[in-house]
Amino acid sequence: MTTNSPRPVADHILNFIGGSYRKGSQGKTFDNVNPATGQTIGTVYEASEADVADAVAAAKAALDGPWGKMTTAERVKLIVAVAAEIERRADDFLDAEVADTGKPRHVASHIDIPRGAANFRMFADVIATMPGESFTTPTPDGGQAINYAVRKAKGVIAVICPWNFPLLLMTWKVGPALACGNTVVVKPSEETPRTAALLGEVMNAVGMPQGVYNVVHGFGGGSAGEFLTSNKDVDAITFTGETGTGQAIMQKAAVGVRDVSFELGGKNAAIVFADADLDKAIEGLSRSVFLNTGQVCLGTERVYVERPLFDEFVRRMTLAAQAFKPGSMGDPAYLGPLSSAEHRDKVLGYYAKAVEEGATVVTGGGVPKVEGDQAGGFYVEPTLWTGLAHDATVIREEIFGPCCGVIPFDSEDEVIALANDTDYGLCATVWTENVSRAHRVAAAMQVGVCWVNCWFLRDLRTAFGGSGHSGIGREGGVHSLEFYTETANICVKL
Ligand SMILES: NC(=O)c1ccc[n+]([C@@H]2O[C@H](COP(=O)([O-])OP(=O)(O)OC[C@H]3O[C@@H](n4cnc5c(N)ncnc54)[C@H](O)[C@@H]3O)[C@@H](O)[C@H]2O)c1
Ligand SMILES: O=C/C=C/C=C(\O)C(=O)O
Repeated sequence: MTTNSPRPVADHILNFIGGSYRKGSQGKTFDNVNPATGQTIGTVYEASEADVADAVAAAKAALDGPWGKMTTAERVKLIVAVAAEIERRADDFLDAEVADTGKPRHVASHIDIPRGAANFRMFADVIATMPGESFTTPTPDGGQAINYAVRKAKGVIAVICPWNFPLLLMTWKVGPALACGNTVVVKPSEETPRTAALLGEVMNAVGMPQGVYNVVHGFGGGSAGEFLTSNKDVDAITFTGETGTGQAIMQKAAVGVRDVSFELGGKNAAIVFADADLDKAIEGLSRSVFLNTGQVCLGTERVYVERPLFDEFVRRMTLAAQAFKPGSMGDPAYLGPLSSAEHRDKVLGYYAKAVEEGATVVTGGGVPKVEGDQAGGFYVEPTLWTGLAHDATVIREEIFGPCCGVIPFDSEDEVIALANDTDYGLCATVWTENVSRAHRVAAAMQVGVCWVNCWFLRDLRTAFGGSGHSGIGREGGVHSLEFYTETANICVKL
């Protein structure tokens, strides 16, 4: 049985600048809280504007040092060594991630930490194997010219990350950034600083040149996040987080006309047709709704079920929800806490709103009774609603918790319109055994990713990202090169 009991982790979480750890120059600190217990377990040193400027300067200097002179093969070797060192220190990253997030160890050990290494390996492979572009061009004088493309590093990349999959989402950006020859300044979420800080030890251990990877801790506006996006020596900004935050960051990026890559919020729909394999749909959707306590941007918070299957689906999904045990840390069915007291209160606000708007609370809807040292944790009950209109607040707004509304539908056209009736466009799932309908409906979804009879099945070579309020750009495989490099064309008269 996996135990989730927290193991000793660092008391002090420092900034990592130019290859060295340091406290903030203004001596400001903030608490690091374990959401599973509500206890303060560490002190984080907040980077001042001067510290952030030092980190950007170190990143800029590294471009002109050994890193900027390395061949692709030399960079690839270092990046693969980073992946291997993450794997060698997997337990340390696991302890740090679980301490920061309170998530079940089996979630972090199967998803978060392995992806931390996989993201570096993926982009080492891409940059080592990607073909170049060239054309032989006939010229007016009857001769020829050759045109070929050259991809160059963009420079210093600001990497700003959220708290739900801290290592996964940070390395999903740092991996391609470094593979393409850039340097980075990472601003992890104030709620989950540990694994970004720990990665600094890995960078030093593999001999990554100083200044290639930097970490500054702090908050958003008026703190390290804004200091970073406002620094004119940052050449591009990649961000994962709330849509509203993305809008604020985009305003900063406009100064200096800097490129952005955004992975933002979502309100992802699941469509379950009457001919769906119900076992598959329940297995997939119980993960999509409750994994990581619902704190997954790709998760499902609204499920449309074809009317003949509706009652049976609700019955089975209720059993799935009730199988999760909030706060039972040693239990394989352990449902972890929400990321903070603030986020817990936000989710409970939506639980109350659902009832106000006429929801039938089929299961959950409140705070579970949790014993022992977890009594102070930020737990909520896994929750299922029926009886809600399509325009209900909890059906339209991103909640980011372990809950979903289930709504019946009667026709394919009707459900496509319902699923697409949102400002977001991140992902969707379609459950049907009818192959033609699967392809037809998946193509009709106005999203960046559509899964059919599965969820969160990730091939890292594929284009990943959202449209509308869910983001700008695509990352994954060669798609990441568009953001992390500048392409130049060279034409030579032969
Ligand atoms: N599309 C995706 O792939 C994806 C993945 C994970 C999370 N998310 C989204 O992230 C959100 C949850 O994460 P969160 O609460 O940490 O998001 P958030 O937007 O509150 O914070 C994300 C990061 O941005 C920083 N930040 C906040 N304001 C800033 C500012 N003005 N300037 C610079 N930095 C600023 C924060 O300190 C944090 O590091 C959800 O909306 C979720 O949908 C999206
Ligand atoms: O919570 C959002 C999870 C995002 C996952 C990825 O960005 C990925 O799988 O690459």
